[in-house]
Amino acid sequence: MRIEKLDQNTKKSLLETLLKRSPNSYGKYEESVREILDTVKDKRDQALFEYTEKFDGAHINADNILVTEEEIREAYENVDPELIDIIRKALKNIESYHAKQMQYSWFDSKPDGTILGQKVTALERVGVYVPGGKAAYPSSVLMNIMPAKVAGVEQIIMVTPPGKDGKVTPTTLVAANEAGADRIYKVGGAQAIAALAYGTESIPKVDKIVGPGNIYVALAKKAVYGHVSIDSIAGPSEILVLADETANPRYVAADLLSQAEHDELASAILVTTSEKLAHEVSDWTDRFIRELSRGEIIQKSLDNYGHILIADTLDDAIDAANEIASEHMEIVTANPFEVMTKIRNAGAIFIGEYSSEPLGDYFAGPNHVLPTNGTAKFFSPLSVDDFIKKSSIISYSRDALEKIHTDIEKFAEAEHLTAHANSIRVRFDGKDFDEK
Ligand SMILES: NC(=O)c1ccc[n+]([C@@H]2O[C@H](COP(=O)([O-])OP(=O)(O)OC[C@H]3O[C@@H](n4cnc5c(N)ncnc54)[C@H](O)[C@@H]3O)[C@@H](O)[C@H]2O)c1
Ligand SMILES: N[C@H](CO)Cc1c[nH]c[nH+]1
Ligand SMILES: [Zn+2]
Repeated sequence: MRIEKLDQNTKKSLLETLLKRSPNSYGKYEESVREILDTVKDKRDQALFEYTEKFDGAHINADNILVTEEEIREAYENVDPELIDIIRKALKNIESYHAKQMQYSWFDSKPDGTILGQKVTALERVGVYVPGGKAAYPSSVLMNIMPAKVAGVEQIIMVTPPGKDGKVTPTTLVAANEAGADRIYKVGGAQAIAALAYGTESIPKVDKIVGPGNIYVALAKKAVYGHVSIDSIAGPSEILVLADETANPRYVAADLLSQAEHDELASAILVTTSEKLAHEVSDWTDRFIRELSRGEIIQKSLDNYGHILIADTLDDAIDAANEIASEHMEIVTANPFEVMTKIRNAGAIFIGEYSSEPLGDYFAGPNHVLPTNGTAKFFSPLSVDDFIKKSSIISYSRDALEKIHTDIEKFAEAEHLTAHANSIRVRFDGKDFDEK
């Protein structure tokens, strides 16, 4: 990995390089995504069948697009029972973490008869996109479905591309069934997003679409936003390790590679105050790459987006980390909790040398769908909040309204909205009974 001194120039050029990985920098795909969306809107199911044949090489029709109970039973027979147990244990942790995020309706009443409040309602029907192109991610199935389940969403519709044999990976099906998907459709890419956004003969229109995917999926989600809601646009994975001389270089190197493994566009950055650690981590990454099965992808990702920056002070390192606003941040310093209080921007913060990133990807409970590409400056992890909405509650008694009715009338007249003023005034002008 390249080792550089952290200064204004290296920071600026790193930020520019990282931005190139954003789905916003892939405008050239927008035209083909637009065409797919329009075709599905127009030709509905027929378009889904044709695109699935073209992009996934699978024959899908009205009779087999929906995963059957028989297929789910078959999937259970093909997954290692130990893995099913692990999925269940992970689900328990994910469920109990997300249960703490629940928001409840509240009502505030005063003696004069005023009641104000906020009614929390779960979304009725949501669509969950599960990637299935290059690799299957059953852990992402759990992370996307469980918060919707905890929120109380009535119907969870999952879509995922089939393999050439027209089937969905058994582990994905088991994870979906364990997490509580109501229906699973075998369709992926931009065409699946279009189906969820507009509805087809087979697939019902949803209120919100969540879930990661490749560039076609990301751009399609962006294009249908407004027609339906979406979660954030999750780009390629990122890790930033903030470490001082107390960190174990072998652990740090292993953690950096864990995210570089996802994608050639993934980024892995170490910011450290220790020159010695910088060189040791670099040596360990070289050793690990030779032993790991996805070494080629890791090497490409590190060549493009792997950086080790040496900072003069811990405060400089923290400033850089806040500017980069990484999806995942590990803090491995002498006082990691103190450092954590100075971190403003990160999707998930892993504290101490035993909190390695994959702990969060699979098991601890917090969601692994996190803001990427610097969007941790304003976005949060996927959560129960994504699956609820709120309605304001207003109830005034006659006495309560009488005390303030002239204020409202005056305010409305100042906006020249006399019908507004009138709708308050008629209740107090004494004409209720004589002018029917
Ligand atoms: N952030 C997260 O939590 C997280 C989790 C899992 C996966 N991911 C990311 O999701 C992505 C998954 O990508 P993937 O490709 O493996 O699966 P995918 O399911 O997102 O995409 C496959 C679909 O892409 C479409 N497609 C392929 N080539 C096309 C073309 N030329 N024109 C139009 N459409 C085309 C096809 O319809 C195919 O079904 C990866 O980048 C991975 O890193 C992120
Ligand atoms: N680290 C990924 C999000 O950036 C999520 C994931 C799924 N499986 C393993 N990792
Ligand atoms: Zn991961």
